[in-house]
Amino acid sequence: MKVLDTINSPSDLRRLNGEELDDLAAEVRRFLIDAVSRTGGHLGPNLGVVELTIALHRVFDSPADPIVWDTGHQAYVHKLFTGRTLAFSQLRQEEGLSGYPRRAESEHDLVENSHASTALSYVDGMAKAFQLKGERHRTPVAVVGDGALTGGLSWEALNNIGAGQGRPLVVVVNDNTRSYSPTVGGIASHLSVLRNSSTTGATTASSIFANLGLIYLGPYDGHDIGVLEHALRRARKLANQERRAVVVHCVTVKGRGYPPAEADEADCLHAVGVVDPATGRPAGPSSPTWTSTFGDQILDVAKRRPDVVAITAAMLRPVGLHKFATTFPTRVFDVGMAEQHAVTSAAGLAMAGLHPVVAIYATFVNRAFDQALMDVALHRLPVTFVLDRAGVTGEDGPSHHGMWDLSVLSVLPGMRIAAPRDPSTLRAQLWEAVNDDSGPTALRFPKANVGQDIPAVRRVGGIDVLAEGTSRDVLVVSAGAVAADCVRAAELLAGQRIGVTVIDPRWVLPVNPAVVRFARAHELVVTVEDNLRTGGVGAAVSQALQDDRVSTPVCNVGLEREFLQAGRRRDLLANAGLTGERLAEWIRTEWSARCGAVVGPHPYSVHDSDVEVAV
Ligand SMILES: Cc1ncc(C[n+]2csc(CCOP(=O)(O)OP(=O)(O)O)c2C)c(N)n1
Ligand SMILES: CC(=O)[C@@H](O)[C@H](O)COP(=O)(O)O
Ligand SMILES: [Mg+2]
Repeated sequence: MKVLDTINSPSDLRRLNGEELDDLAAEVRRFLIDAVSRTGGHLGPNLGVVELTIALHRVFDSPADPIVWDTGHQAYVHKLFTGRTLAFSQLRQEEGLSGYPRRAESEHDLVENSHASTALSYVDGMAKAFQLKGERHRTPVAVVGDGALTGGLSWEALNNIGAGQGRPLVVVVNDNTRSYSPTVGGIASHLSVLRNSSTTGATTASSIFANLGLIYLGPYDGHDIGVLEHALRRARKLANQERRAVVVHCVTVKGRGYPPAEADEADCLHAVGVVDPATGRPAGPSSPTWTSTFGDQILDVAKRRPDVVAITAAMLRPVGLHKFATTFPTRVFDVGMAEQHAVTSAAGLAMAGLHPVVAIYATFVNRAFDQALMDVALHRLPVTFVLDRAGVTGEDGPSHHGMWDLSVLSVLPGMRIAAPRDPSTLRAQLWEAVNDDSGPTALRFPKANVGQDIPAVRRVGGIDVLAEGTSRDVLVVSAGAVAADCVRAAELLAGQRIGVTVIDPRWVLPVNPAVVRFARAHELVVTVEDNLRTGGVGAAVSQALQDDRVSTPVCNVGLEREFLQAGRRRDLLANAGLTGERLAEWIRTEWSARCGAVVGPHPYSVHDSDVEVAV
């Protein structure tokens, strides 16, 4: 009988002896490598917290003592100890086990948001609630990575926690010196001083934590269960005696116990797809992605434009800036997991005469909305945002789908947003963006292989016509990477005698007036976007038609205003009606309902003269 098989709840951990605990740690590592190599997921981070999670659940009484995992990508071991071992075969799959804590899965799970640097704020709030409710026996615990400590929200929380007299809580700093790549900045340097204090003799009383009013304990070997338990018990006791926060600084190794992860200089196998467990390498062939296409093109831009610089928020390789950084190391800035600082420092770079490119995942630009609005757009600064993972991403679930960027950024005065449809358009539009010094620009593209180029039949008024119906029945306005599906839908509908013209505005927001003129010449307009239907391209097109008193009805196809759970991107897109077949089916239904019976081809077709007159 394996030890792991006997663990169904944290209380089962507390009856194990030292030898059984070591056996359990070894079994958990073998389980993680086997399970995650089959499904994909966060392998490196979870291998690094095996002993820490054992010790946490032996010392603290979850959920009475709530344990909050910052970012949540390192909670697999926590899930193994809270009754979900069997569900790992469905990790990160639709209707399966979430790759992050999920409240519906367990009473031990609290925070589902995988946006970093929030755990300290949560536990500050919890500690205040326990104090007000007189629940003195409950001690909230935040597990925060060294990377998550580089996010500004962490320090807003520490500022409050440091003043939290009468509010016991424990902060576990999981210091493995890495975010994806090595953690950067003054905080990383300070943690290094603290890590080495036991050998250098530097006093930890001067730690930033102690200076903020927290009790600092450490550093401790994050892989020695006995040491960790002793430290956590001491911290819990001190926090409740002194009625204030205690920091436990644990030094861990990302990917611990799995040589392919420990040796992976890129990111210690931070997030993997399906891999060969023997090597940690991808099991299948890799194809060019939107990210790699961007990464090659930004390097080409950098070679020809010395004023172009780039910024990443601790995701140099995931956003494709590593080639730029290798070639021009002084012109790429990793600011840590600090998207707000990334954007406002970009404003500073632009004010000083450079053209910054801020490369971040679409979902994380939400965090820097005010900086984009008030620091970049208000000053009409030439900052280019490159938003990777825009739209449905897939297995990372609700807080990783990049489904809000078009809606969020559409309200910025002067912001121009491009949604490239294929690799050639991406390359061209990146140049158009960095050549535009009139104000902020943004490009957005999905987490997907980049596919083939989709040629335009012709370009009219800055708009690419991708398909033309034999009659002016339906106008499809395609935003970005959904173009292939829109063209496919037009092909299917042509066979049902419904004429569909597909246009790609390229720069999708604000709405090109030529779109309105195309709409005027059709019976029905359908907008298609891998973004919220609320406030996205469709909403803007509807608004533009109303403003121009064009009565052509508009239907918006996109994502509903709800949180999308995890699943394969193609399945989630199909569920949202964002595939060629589903679009054709939907358009046919709308056409029949709004425009009467399906009619034959009109006596004329849409030619330049028609549209140019209209346009
Ligand atoms: C606001 C935000 N920015 C970026 C990310 C992407 N991201 C996920 S995990 C991670 C690195 C986390 O480093 P750390 O906190 O040290 O945890 P570790 O993986 O080392 O355990 C990053 C950059 C995120 N989840 N949230
Ligand atoms: C937890 C986190 O935010 C990242 O690790 C994310 O899971 C990576 O997503 P990609 O795999 O799409 O790069
Ligand atoms: Mg780390």
